[in-house]
Amino acid sequence: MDKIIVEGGHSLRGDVKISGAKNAALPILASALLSDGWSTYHNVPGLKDIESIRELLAHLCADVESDGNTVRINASRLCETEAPYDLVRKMRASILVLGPLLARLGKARVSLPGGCAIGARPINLHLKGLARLGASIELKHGYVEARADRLIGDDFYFDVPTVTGTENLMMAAVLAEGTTVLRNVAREPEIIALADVLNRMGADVQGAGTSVLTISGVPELKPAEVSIIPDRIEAGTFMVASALTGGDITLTDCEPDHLRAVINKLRQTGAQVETNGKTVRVKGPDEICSVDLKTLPYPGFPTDMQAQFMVLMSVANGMSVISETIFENRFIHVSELRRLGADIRISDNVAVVKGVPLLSGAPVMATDLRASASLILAGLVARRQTEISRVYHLDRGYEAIEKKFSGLGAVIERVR
Ligand SMILES: CC(=O)N[C@H]1[C@@H](OP(=O)(O)OP(=O)(O)OC[C@H]2O[C@@H](n3ccc(=O)[nH]c3=O)[C@H](O)[C@@H]2O)O[C@H](CO)[C@@H](O)[C@@H]1O
Ligand SMILES: C=C(OP(=O)(O)O)C(=O)O
Repeated sequence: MDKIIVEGGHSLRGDVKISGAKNAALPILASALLSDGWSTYHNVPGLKDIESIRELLAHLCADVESDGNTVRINASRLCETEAPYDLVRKMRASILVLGPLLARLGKARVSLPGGCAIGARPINLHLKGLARLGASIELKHGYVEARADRLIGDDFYFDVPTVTGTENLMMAAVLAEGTTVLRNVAREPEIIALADVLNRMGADVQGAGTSVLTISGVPELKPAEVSIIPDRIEAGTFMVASALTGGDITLTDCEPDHLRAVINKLRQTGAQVETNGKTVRVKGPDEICSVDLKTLPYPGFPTDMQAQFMVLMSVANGMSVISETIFENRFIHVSELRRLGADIRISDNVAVVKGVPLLSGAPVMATDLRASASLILAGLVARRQTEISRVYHLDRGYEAIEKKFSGLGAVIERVR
């Protein structure tokens, strides 16, 4: 199994190009199931999760081709309705084939999804929403079995805003009969990106980016050619790296508008952040100030940036209170950060981080995707060597991460 070894203590400088967003690409690739004909997707990141969704779509009899960061999918021959455990367990977003399969073929049997072990991560709202559109839903032997001769538009309220839940319902509703109104939906940029793609395919989705979506069903959709939006979490990770190492990094091909909460927090730590069109420049402060933060649904501070920010607070001047409000078990990285000398106490969903002057390298284990990224960040400022094992988590969501970091002057290598 691969390991990543980081030699800390180098200030990072230079430009880094941000890849396409994993969490936008996954639902958009799944949306190819909604039409016949070749859809083309540009700026698709080269990630394990993308391989997983391609494999799953191919299993469902879609034709899938790729060339670098371009993926082409044709679902004209779509016939298989089962998404089996082996293909679904690796990735949360596999559940996103449920809505399109139901809409297109009237039935689906999808294994309950895997993904980062950061909480129970139920899909009850996906299922309730589909049932509201007229689907019959049963849970049998670890599979969701759903059927609907024709989905019928209705009004559905999400008890909590769920990103993949909103995406699944949106993709089911575009081909439903009549109008669907989805309330208290997620407002993440990835939702807007999916709605844009669906509208280009001929759907009628209004309100993306607000908490109410109105979807007027259409009889059929056509294929589309689109480019995936930049990954705001990858961008945020490099921004923290610059602040942490007293560096000067310019991110290119990113979307500063999607990063407002992260930029705001970074500025409070003393980092200088300048935005200009599709670039963001972050200069690290001489001394990092502690700040408190609370994760919230977009436009609040993203839970997917909590672990990375915790590393920054670990070497800040003072005490920081970090509240995780989205997932009940998203502090698994804390025990690994403690190995490096971080002073962090946890009580329920709150971590109290007391900044220490220095971290020191140690062997650590990656436990989930963003936790893995946080260990690389910690390794960048730790004295001597940090050896991170189980980096396959990282490969699910960061394209060529060690190459990007070494391009910025980090001493980092992958060993097999
Ligand atoms: C592939 C993808 O896009 N993953 C992202 C997506 O995950 P994902 O879509 O799984 O996360 P959700 O937005 O669904 O989760 C938000 C909250 O809603 C709860 N919930 C969700 C669904 C449901 O049916 N019932 C329910 O109670 C969850 O347990 C959680 O507490 O959004 C998360 C929150 O921004 C991010 O961390 C993930 O990176
Ligand atoms: C939690 C994440 O991914 P997933 O939802 O696929 O587990 C993530 O991207 O940080």
